[in-house]
Amino acid sequence: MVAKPKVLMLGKLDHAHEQWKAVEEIAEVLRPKSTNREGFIEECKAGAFDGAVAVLRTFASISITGRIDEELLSYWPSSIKFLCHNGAGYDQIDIAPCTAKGICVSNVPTAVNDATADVNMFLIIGALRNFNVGMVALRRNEWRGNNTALGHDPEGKVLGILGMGGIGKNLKRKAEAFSMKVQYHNRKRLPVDKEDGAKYVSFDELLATSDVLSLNLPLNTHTHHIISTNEFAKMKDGVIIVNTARGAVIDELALVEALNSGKVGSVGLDVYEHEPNYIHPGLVNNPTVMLVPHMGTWTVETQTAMEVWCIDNLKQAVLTGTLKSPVPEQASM
Ligand SMILES: O=CC(=O)O
Repeated sequence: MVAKPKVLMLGKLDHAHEQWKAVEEIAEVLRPKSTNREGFIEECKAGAFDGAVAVLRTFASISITGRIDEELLSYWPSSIKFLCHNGAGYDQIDIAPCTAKGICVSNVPTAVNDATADVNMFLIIGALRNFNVGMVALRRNEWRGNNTALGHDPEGKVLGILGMGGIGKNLKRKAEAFSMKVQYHNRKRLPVDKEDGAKYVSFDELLATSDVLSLNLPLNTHTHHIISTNEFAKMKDGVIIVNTARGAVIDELALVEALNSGKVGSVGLDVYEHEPNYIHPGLVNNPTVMLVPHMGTWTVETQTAMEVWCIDNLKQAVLTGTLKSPVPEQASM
């Protein structure tokens, strides 16, 4: 009997059970026994994953392996040629050393767009309307609280989207339903037929003219702390900042300072620079800000669609030696 190809499973899937069964029919699934990076590396050294051709990893599996970086990859068997990440953002993976080792990486792009843009819109409305102050007061039995400031309507406000990818475009559509005016900045302007009519502005113009600034760009070496003290100084007084991308695209300390000084009027965050262990007290203790604990894709429908998409990548890798959605850095690999 011909042996099945081996795949390594890092983390666990909770929804796409039928699709996973189909993987088990075509592949032998290996799983680490260890629960930390040290133990995982020992298992690699002992040859526990030798022969595996592809890896499926979840966002939470960082607790088992730590970052997928050059050091970790140096212990992976040379048989591994594919790494399928279950998530849109793949900042837990260093792509350059994967490329150097000939490992093709995929992510889950479009499946996350609607759910993430929904949370984005929720944060925009909540921050504009000052809802958190009222919600906190009500739960303290203080009805709306004392001197709770009036909010602002989204209608007619300028929404600046930094990072007009799949989520940014989805957000644009939703924000326009609330009569917001949308402008965007990307490092490279989109072809006009891909802009959906959004106005393209320079980075500085986006900062200077947006009433609400939404961060919708991936975290990488170019975008780390792309918004910090200098950038806040260029913004309108009372600007609203919303982030559903990754915490570290904003310098969180500078954000708290800008909030405390009144430069930033309010904030809506789903992601934090040092999540999940540390959220700056200047955010947690400020009732005017809207804070959600990274729930952008936290729906049954979206989590299921993400798992199915990721499994499709894994199956395609095993059966055809290709990926359905390679990460952009490796598009030509
Ligand atoms: O944060 C969620 C994702 O990257 O998919």
